[in-house]
Amino acid sequence: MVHKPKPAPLTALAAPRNQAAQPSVTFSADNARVTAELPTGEAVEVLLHGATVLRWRDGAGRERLWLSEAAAVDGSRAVRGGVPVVFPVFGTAPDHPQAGRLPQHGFARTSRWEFLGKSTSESAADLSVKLDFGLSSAAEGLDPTAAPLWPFRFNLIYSVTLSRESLTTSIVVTNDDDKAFDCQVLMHTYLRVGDIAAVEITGLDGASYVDKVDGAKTKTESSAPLTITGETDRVYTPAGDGSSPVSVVENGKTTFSVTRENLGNVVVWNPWAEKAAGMADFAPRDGFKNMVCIEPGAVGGWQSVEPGDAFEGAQTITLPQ
Ligand SMILES: O=P(O)(O)OC[C@H]1O[C@@H](O)[C@H](O)[C@@H](O)[C@@H]1O
Repeated sequence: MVHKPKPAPLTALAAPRNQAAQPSVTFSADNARVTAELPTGEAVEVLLHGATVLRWRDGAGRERLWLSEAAAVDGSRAVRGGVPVVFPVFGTAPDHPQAGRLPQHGFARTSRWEFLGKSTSESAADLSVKLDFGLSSAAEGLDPTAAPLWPFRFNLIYSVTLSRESLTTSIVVTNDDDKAFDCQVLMHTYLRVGDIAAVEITGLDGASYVDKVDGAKTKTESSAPLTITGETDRVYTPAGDGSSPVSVVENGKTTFSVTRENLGNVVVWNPWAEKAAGMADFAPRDGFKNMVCIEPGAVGGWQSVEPGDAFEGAQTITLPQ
């Protein structure tokens, strides 16, 4: 007969009173999603398909990202909303010798990434949790249709860090091949807003941009904050190193401040009514009034990554307190 060990008394299992509560990390029953939550209520949920951040909840319980009610979260296509990862091409590049056959926005957002682990900050005063995800050319989860169109050995590490007042996403692209490759990287962040009519975007004044809804003409942003009053699709090259934020201001109050590391471009996108109506996975139809994409990326040209080298970039979205 097997003797079960006597259960330890509950008092012995309880955390010492002075030990601060720690972030929790849990998986959905089907292992398709991982959620990290701080003891103060902030939470982030990441779908392994695309390593797509689906939800980001602040300490007051508000969702801060826009996620389409019709988004596919079953791995059948890229997610409409949250933070899809764009790699190795932004849009399409039919004339590029290496990336020319890739589908729009590449294959990172349509591949199943692996969860590599979590780490938490030591400091109880500044508690944060980081989730790491990986995708490589050898991964089982690589999108089987897109991957052969970009035949390089590579390794991606994508990290999502949640703190009380910010969300950081960062990527490291390593070239494991014996030849150089060109790539583009972008974090396609759908920020949730209350009413697009009340939104101004600051931090782009004087920046040069390519206007994708006006024949890809190169223009210069004025000094006034940007407002969104129709379909908007612009690739900005803001001056500076990314430490001065691009901010979303709603009804005169800053609601998001986005800073960047080594991501020289910022795409501002809102499909507006007609384009949204043409997207089967965009719901509700007037959802364009509640979102604006502020997408930090390295997409103005190509990042040439030599064998053994890596490209790194990051965005931090801060919620002003
Ligand atoms: O529909 P997709 O592939 O997710 O792309 C959405 C938009 O993504 C933006 O980043 C592009 O600048 C737009 O041109 C594009 O329409």
